[in-house]
Amino acid sequence: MAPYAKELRVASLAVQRATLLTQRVFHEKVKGTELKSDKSPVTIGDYGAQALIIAAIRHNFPDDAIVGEEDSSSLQDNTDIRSQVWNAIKSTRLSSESAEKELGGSIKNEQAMLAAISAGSSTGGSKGRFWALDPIDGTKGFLRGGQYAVCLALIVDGEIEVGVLGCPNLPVDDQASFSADISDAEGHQRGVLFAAVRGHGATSQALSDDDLKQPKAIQMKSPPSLADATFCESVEADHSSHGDQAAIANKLGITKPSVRMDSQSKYGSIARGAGDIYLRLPVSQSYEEKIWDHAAGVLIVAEAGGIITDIKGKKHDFTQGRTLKKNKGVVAAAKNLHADVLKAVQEVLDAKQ
Ligand SMILES: Nc1ncnc2c1ncn2[C@@H]1O[C@H](COP(=O)(O)OS(=O)(=O)O)[C@@H](OP(=O)(O)O)[C@H]1O
Ligand SMILES: [Mg+2]
Ligand SMILES: [Mg+2]
Ligand SMILES: [Mg+2]
Repeated sequence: MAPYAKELRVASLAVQRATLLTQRVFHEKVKGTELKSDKSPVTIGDYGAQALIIAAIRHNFPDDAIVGEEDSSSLQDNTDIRSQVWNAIKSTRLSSESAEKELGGSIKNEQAMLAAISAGSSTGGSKGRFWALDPIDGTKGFLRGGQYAVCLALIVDGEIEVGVLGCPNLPVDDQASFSADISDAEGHQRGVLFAAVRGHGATSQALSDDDLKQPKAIQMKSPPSLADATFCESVEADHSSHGDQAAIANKLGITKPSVRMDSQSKYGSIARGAGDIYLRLPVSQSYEEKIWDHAAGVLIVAEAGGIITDIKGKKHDFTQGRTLKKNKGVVAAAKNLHADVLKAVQEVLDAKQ
């Protein structure tokens, strides 16, 4: 059996099930967005997806630790939000009975739901197995009907071994034009699941496939020259520096406008050759990137043949706890472009000193 086959299967089904919940929450316009202490939003969708995914992991891998973005503290006394999360969870099941059974079936009650959400509190680290979980990455994108991703990765002794990204609003077709705009995907079936196991390549397949047994290999594209390259970046200007990124693109002779897209959809998109470069230059010196915002995407891009480093050219270090405190930013590109892109990043940053 291929390494981590069970982990890949459980992670893929768990992410698929969570996207059923997030899509339902979006389409039914379930209200109940809160602001966290850092003023970032958290929704019924974030809590519900975290509970469903953790329940599936604990059923299959009871000894594994989980580093999840959300915690249940604000649900303990907010009964209104809590019951909305519970209603969303109760009515979410995979259509395949056997797949639902593989995940351990439904969560038993509200207490079990709160316990599952709270089980994402591991501090991670350099030893043993843990899962990094972002139940909705790009929550702002999710709220505005843009791109978002349900992200899950398994890290073993500091190495990312398995990565899965569910992107309900990206086209299934790997050849579809690269755009964050959902209306551009009209005529295209939407909802794609990206996955990778270290050393075994990266794949994509339709999220709607009941049994998820149709993965197709994906590959980064290598454009003949930098001038032909397309780069992508965050939508939110406080998450990465649009100004520095524009200066880098300019230096590289890139003429096409950037594609602004929320979430790890950026990693999935470049991994399948829809774009060529992802730049995430820090805005603030103090912000530490979170491991769940990168783990799955970094493995998927690497396994599709790309190179991903921080702005200094260092590999991201997932052994440092819940954040990537030893790294700043992200520079991801096809193998033949990465060295030139990194050089331009450093020239732009040095010129600011
Ligand atoms: N200051 C700052 N700098 C860098 N990154 C930050 C910052 N603040 C938040 N975040 C994290 O960004 C996650 C969203 O990812 P993106 O930036 O790729 O998408 S977006 O366009 O901004 O939505 C977002 O993930 P979610 O909270 O899961 O949506 C945040 O964890
Ligand atoms: Mg968040
Ligand atoms: Mg995130
Ligand atoms: Mg999130």
